[in-house]
Amino acid sequence: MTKSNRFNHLKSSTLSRTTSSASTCSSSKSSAASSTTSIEINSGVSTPLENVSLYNLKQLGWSPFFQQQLIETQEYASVARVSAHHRSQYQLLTESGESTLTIHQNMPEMTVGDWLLLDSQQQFVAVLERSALFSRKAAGSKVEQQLIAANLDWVFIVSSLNDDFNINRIERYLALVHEAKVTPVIVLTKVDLCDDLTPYIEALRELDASLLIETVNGLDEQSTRALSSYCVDGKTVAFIGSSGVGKSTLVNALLGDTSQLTSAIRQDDSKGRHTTTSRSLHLTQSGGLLLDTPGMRELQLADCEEGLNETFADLVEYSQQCRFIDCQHEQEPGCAVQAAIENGQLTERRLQSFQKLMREQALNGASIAEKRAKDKNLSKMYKRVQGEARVHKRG
Ligand SMILES: Nc1nc2c(ncn2[C@@H]2O[C@H](COP(=O)(O)OP(=O)(O)OP(=O)(O)O)[C@@H](O)[C@H]2O)c(=O)[nH]1
Ligand SMILES: [Zn+2]
Repeated sequence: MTKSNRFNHLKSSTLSRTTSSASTCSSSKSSAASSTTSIEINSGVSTPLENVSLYNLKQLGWSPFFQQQLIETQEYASVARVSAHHRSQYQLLTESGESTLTIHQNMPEMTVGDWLLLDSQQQFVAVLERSALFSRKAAGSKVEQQLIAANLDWVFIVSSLNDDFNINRIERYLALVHEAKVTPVIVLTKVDLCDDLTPYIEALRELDASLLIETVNGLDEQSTRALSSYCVDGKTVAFIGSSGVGKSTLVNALLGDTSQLTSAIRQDDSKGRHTTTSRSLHLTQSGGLLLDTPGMRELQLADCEEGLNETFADLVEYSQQCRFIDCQHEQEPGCAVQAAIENGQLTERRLQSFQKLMREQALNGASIAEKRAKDKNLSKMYKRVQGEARVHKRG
């Protein structure tokens, strides 16, 4: 198959469907949640779940953003999406079902949600540019960046409507989500236990008047339907929030009874084991995808300046009017931030939160940069020593 043939092949099965996948926030939001138990396969015909063994790419999250990358891409035969990352292999979702890809040293690091190009032997060709990426500082003594999740459309920042609700924590999550270039949705759970929503909504509006906010009772199917409407048309969502706020409850509500779907796509690997058990990317009942990895639940703030600036856009705008370019917004004359606080346009809390989070990300980020610099120096040293050894040998 020539390159253009391949392109046309993908075009015929996906491009016609991708035009609507670039739906805006509002259209996604208003689209009704589908509760049917059938999904569409390549032919465009609705098929009962138990018969499904193929997906179309749009169901897996394919969009014009990825499609346009194919035009300038090298040889490939098919595309696949990473659905799980194991020690020695990636699990993939493809148009023809589920498969695995053995990890080799010469492959770039990839993560759940990534789109890959494969050759006719199902071998790795390239990873496509990501529309969004979550990464974090690796745990323990290592201070390297780990990839957590790629190509998400929405992140639900979950908080319950009780003592857990903490506006500073929500700001921290917002910075992370903005940094990853994903649209956040604030999901307030346990609405059934809350008498008055007003103070919560007001506090959130103070952060950003245009924030998307959903209030749900995770235990009530009717109530969680509002969330299903984000989870349509191959849109990929993930959850973040502290323990006990109701994330698992919502995950279960969104996935619904997908046991049929799981069994339909279950495949045996070369050793006869089922390969669906530890998948991190799940197809939801409403036609979207849910990305659930432990890493998403342990996100740290590092190298996150852009995300913070976006989260605190109002404050940043005031600060640009300060008399001194390096104003610390403390006692300086002509400080527009302090003036905004005095006028009631900004809260002191928000300034403190911004400064605290900026310090935190700088500290975490610096250690990563330092580690990189150290690694560089170390490898230079090794090269020098090896070079010297070689010269010594020859001599
Ligand atoms: N009343 C009420 N209870 C809820 C709601 N959502 C979750 N719960 C309950 O809250 C408890 C914690 O919910 P989980 O879904 O396990 O919370 P989680 O965020 O997944 O917690 P971790 O697994 O520790 O991260 C469970 O007992 C749920 O039944 C809700 O909207 N209303
Ligand atoms: Zn200032």
